[in-house]
Amino acid sequence: MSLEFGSGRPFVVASKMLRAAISKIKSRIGGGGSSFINPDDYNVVKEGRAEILFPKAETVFYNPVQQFNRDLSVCCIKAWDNLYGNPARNGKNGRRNGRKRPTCSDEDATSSGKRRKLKNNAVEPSAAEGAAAPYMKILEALSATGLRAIRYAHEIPHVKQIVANDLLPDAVESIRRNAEFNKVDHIVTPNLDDANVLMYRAKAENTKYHVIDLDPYGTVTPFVDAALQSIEEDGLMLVTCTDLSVLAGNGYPEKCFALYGGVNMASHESSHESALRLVLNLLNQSAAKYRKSVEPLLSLSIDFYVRVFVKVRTSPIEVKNLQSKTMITYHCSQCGSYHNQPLGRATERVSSKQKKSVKYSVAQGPPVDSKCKFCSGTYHLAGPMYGAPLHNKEFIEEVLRINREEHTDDVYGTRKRIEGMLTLAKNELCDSPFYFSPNHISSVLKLQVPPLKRIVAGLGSLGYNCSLTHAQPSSLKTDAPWEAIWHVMKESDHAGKKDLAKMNPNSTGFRILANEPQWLPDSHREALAKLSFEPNEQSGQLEKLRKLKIVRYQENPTKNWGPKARPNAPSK
Ligand SMILES: C[S@@+](CC[C@H](N)C(=O)[O-])C[C@H]1O[C@@H](n2cnc3c(N)ncnc32)[C@H](O)[C@@H]1O
Ligand SMILES: [Zn+2]
Repeated sequence: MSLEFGSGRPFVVASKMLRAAISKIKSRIGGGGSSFINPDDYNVVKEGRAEILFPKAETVFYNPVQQFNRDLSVCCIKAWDNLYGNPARNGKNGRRNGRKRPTCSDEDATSSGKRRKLKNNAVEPSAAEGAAAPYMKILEALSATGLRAIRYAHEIPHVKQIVANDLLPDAVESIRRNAEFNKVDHIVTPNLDDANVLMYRAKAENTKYHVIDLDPYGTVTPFVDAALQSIEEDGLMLVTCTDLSVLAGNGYPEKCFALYGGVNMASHESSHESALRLVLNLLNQSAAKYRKSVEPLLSLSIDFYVRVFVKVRTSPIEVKNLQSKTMITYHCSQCGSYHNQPLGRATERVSSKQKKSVKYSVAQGPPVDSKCKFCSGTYHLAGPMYGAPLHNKEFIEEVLRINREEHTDDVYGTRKRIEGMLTLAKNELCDSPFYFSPNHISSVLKLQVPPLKRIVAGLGSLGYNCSLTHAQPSSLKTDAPWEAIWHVMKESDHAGKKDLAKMNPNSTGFRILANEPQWLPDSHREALAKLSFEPNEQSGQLEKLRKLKIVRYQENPTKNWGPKARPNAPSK
């Protein structure tokens, strides 16, 4: 039972303090189901503001490498709370009174329909904000030790209850013990259940969650339907998938299709971005049948897994747009060029009375011939997958602000990496799925590898935009067509014109260069005449980002770093 003293901030603080004190006394006297805990009987791990007791024989899952995931999740839930979460601040159901939400492409995400940003970029508190009462109900559906739930209880404001659930009795005992040891058992409720049973029950009882965190072994697929049905309007879902051999590997196209409803870009450099798009496709397709839409706030490919942060809301109109936001991709198995094909068209029309409407129609295609026009290679088909922006810039900015202004290195060990990875994500071209690496293209065309900034300057001089990607180092996203990419890469070679006579006529590179008059007829060459490799705005932006000395990888990876296997059953 929770104690309510009122809604003003002093009362909330008093309520929290009193509940913590009662919990402390209960754990000292061993009453109310509590037991005496002797920390010497356990290994103690400190992460964030939590201290977790592990049985000396490891029977419950803990992976220290996932600290990045947990640090980032704390930032993201706080950002969601500030921007969309608190119903008292944002109107009924947390909605922003029907105002248009900014998208990834919004240059100044602070300009429309939101609370003002302050000088230091913090979101302006509303009148009600200072007095915000704990309201947030979080479900950690697959909790293991309870570490994540306990960190959320310590580190996230406005949390009223966190249900930390696991299927294993040992895990639930660990959650109970650790919640008590950390004095957050007034917030963290341990629960023993199959996650799906728990979530469908929440739906049936109408006790939905504002935030649902799904962090399974392998794929999230079995938990998606129940989570979508037991989340509050505008709720935040945090989703991990660690089965990258399926989502991004070469071996299991049929398994990828069965689990995610789409095929990945096997053997292609962009396979980690296609993994993200497949997970977003799964979420959106599953949501659509309940007239719900899933908006990606932040979608990251990290080490050996993907993690997406999405906002879920009932929106029949957005569901109508899903067809045109879904695509298949043709990618050449030889040269790697790719071409995206949306599955539908949504065309905005304005009537003579200035009334806007959208016409939905079938897509036209295919965008390619049966053989690649550059190298005559065979196309492989990937998708269907999500084709719209992967991130919401407003959200990333708020996460970065929290990471910079509210968190410190001693508590958040992966703070610099969060800054690095999210800065890259924020600056990604949002309407240009996938990327290429000049390294790869150079190996195809047998060129010296040019500096990244030279290629960006070249494409920029032709009027195209470029960005880095968080998903792979030294790779570029661009809105340039492949004709321009091949041409700029070829011309970038300091060694000058390639001597075709010296190339293997069976090689992919030879075919691309020999076929040039076909794929780049004279009539199109005029547009490329202004090519220059002098620094320009595009290359300047890239250099500025690279100078930030971005930390993208896990610092100090440990021995046997990577996804961790399930723990063994305890020896009896
Ligand atoms: C990868 S671990 C979770 C790690 C945890 N979220 C963290 O941050 O440390 C996955 C957990 O899911 C639990 N699990 C697997 N299937 C489940 C199910 N159907 N219902 C509930 N828990 C389940 C396992 O027992 C395991 O403890
Ligand atoms: Zn090709």
